[in-house]
Amino acid sequence: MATATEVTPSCPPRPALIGTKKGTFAYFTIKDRLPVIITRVVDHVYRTYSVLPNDVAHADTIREAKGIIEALGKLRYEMQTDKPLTPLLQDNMGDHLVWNSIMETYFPQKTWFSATWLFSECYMYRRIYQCFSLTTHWRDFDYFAEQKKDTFHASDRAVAALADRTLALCQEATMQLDETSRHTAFMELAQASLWGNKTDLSLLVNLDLADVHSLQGGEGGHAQDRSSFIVVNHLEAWWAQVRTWSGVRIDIVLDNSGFESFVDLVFAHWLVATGYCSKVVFHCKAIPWFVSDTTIPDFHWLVQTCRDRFQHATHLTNSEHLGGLETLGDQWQDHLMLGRWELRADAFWTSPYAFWHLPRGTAPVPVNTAGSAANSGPGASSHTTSSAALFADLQQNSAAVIFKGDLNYRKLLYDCEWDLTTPFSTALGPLAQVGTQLPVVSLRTSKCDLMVGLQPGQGEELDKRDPKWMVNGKFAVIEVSFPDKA
Ligand SMILES: O=P(O)(O)OC[C@@]1(O)O[C@H](CO)[C@@H](O)[C@@H]1O
Repeated sequence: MATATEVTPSCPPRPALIGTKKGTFAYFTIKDRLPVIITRVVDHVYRTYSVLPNDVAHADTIREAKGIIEALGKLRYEMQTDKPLTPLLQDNMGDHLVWNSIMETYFPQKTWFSATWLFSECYMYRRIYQCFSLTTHWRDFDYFAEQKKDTFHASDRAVAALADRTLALCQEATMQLDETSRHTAFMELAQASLWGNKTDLSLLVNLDLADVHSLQGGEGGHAQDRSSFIVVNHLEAWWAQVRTWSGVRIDIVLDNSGFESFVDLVFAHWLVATGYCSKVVFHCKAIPWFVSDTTIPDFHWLVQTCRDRFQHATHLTNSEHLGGLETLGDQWQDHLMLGRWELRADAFWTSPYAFWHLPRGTAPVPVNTAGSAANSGPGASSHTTSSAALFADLQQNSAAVIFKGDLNYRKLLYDCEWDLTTPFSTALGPLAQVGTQLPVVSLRTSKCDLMVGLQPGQGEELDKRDPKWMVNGKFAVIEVSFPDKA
């Protein structure tokens, strides 16, 4: 095993998950899933520009759209024929030198399949962004927005039911100080936030409405008791921390937009209503990322859609159910306006670095100046300029950093072949070591061949129970690592 100081993007602490290993989820992803994702972006650009009037006013927009489609076609070809990775061009993100220096230093001559899976996959999303960011008319176009919005609209029933439930739980929490009820509510909402991670558009490329409803646990929207599917469950250890909190700040590193971020907001709302937290910082993505990841505009859109009672909803039959949703949306807007909720989009989250690099200060990531217009609005603050500054802020000010989803889990654990029984704190590396510790919570449904924290023999039992348990998103972990109290 590499020691902490030797760990680099091409040399993680265990052998890297990599596209050259046939039969792995990494191989399947690069070979089959990623080309489909690029094709869908092409399709979306084509549908968007082909309805524009063919006149002088739109000539440039149409010309640029054709250029984007050509660039995306080239990108897909390079990936499918396993060509070497090529340097990024300078665009409005200002981070091309960071990417290029990682490529030159750690992945010289490497191809799509032979670089680490983490690097190749992040690089693909950064390259897609570049196809748009180098244009004038398409630089702020979110090519995944349509999919994100459609899926949230398809969740309207579950969302409406959950909004009413949340208001009831918050009322209970403020009316009575009974810790048992708070404990029960905490368990329910933390698990809702966990299972929200099932709605991942990069996996569900052919999702239809029925799929969305069944993923979200059916019509009612109440979390089913799926606890036997939580294969590592540190929820009680986390509650032991939460029950001692009073007016703390927490951070949520968001994952998917739409239903998942809705349930995250619900959970955050309850933590504020109970007084455990006085501030929640939501970390969004600075650019469209892994299809469904939440950007700051996505966050605002979601809050507004709740306030508008799903104006365009088509599946709801009884509009009375939407009063609770509107109330909740209005309260969320207040949280943003009053600074109880803050939105940030540090470029570190869309860098190729695993989170072992967060405290090291080795990953300076410039401010995304051009993206800042889109990343504004109530509650949105400026971005930090380096991973070290981001880390220092989290370490000094946050009582818990909640990492949502599979990609964050991969980055926490450096995306490598840990033994299933490795303790979570070992696999966190510096983030669980004295001096560089963070209070980490990971809520993740399992969608790739990576997991730690199991008991001896548990992996074998799970193999018998469901051979695809690691990658099909049906199983989950809630893992925490809190610094020891002095
Ligand atoms: O982070 P999320 O949204 O939970 O999942 C991201 C994901 O879909 O992308 C990766 C493969 O493309 C996998 O790690 C995972 O399946």
